[in-house]
Amino acid sequence: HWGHSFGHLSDENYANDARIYMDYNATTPMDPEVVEAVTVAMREAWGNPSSSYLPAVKARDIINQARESISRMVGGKPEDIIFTSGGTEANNLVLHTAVTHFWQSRVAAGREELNSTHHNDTAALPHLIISNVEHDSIRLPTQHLQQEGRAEVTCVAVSKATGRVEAEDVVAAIRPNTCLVSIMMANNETGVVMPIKEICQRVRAVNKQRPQPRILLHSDAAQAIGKIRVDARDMGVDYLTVVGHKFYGPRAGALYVNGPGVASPLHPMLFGGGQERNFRPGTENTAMIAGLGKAAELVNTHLSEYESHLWDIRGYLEERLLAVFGADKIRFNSRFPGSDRLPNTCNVSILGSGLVGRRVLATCRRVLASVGAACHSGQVDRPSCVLLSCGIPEDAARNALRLSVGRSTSRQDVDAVVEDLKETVDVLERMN
Ligand SMILES: Cc1ncc(COP(=O)(O)O)c(C=O)c1O
Ligand SMILES: O=C(O)CC[SeH]
Repeated sequence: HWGHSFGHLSDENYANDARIYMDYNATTPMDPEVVEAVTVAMREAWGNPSSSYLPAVKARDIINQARESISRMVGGKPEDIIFTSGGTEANNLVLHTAVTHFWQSRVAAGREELNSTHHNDTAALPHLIISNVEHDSIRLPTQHLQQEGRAEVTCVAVSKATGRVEAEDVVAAIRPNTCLVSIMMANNETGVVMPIKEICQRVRAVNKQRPQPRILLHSDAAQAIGKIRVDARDMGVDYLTVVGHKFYGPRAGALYVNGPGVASPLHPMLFGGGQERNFRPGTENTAMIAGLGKAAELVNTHLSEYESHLWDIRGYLEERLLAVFGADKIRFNSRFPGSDRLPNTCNVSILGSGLVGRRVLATCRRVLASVGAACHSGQVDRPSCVLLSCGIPEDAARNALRLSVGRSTSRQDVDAVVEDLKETVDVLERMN
């Protein structure tokens, strides 16, 4: 299987390309058609898209086509798409926009002079609402803004019964100075899908009843795109984050903005040569944008096929885990009655002392997976905060494995992974 072979890496851990990749929520390989699109753009569309000669025209055409494919993938219009370097930049751009929007709303309301100095009046700070299970590219910038005294932040806790952020809890957190609600569309560790449409409906109703500032609505759709249907307009978000390397695209991203600078504010973090209508200047990364557009095109064409394959393979994985380990030995951490979840994510704990997730994965001969977010892989001594926030018992959270399947994962791969896990658990339990 092309998608998860690591045979080309020299490290002895990867020399044996019988390794089986089960960490598609961390990142995905580029689809061969995406690699081709990137290569062709590098070779034939190297011109500066702002120039007038042929290579530039070709570059502009590629960028415009990519913009159209991405807009179709997320249910928007081409002019709603702003290219970024990735999801982290897109998320930070939303937070920067919301803070700026807050201050501009206050000036517009005549409640503050433009050069006001009492920005540190806590009653007048922008208030941001996020969930307590957001990715670090939302969690840490909001934490930074709070520590710098530039914003107030409420982290709404997910329900321990549903694993979701509930709309009523978001609405209950709204204050007069709230200017942004940002809730991820699906969690990268549990795969639980959040009720974004309901949250947006409830917050929009609050917006209708109150003066400025309008509460802006954002969802980080990094983990949802390419796995389930994502329709920004139907959900009612003002902003939606797109992350290429989660849906077999390149390490590039985009921000969907419902009418940037018109229906929805968008304030640049960077200033420069005017690209992206001055919302995100810098000479366009044509090759990466070409790849992002091709990845979006593939989703537009094949999403239902992808989704049904992921459901089938993840279902088979959980069926085999149950058959091999038995109900008393494992705990499925992604299953919350009544909550939707991504079709590819299986967060599972193999119960028992000495079966800490990191130790199990380090002992496995073939499985390449994770115990949680890749950007938390350095946290060797404690269970995932996300799982604990979802009410997963600490002993189970400590033993959690995040298995996320992909488009090329086969039932044969699943059999091999479950066998590897069983052999590993037997070895570790004999050692105890
Ligand atoms: C939910 C989520 N949001 C944002 C990001 C950040 O995207 P990027 O790695 O492109 O900065 C990731 C993955 O890395 C993610 O899983
Ligand atoms: O691994 C993940 O969940 C995404 C990158 Se931090």
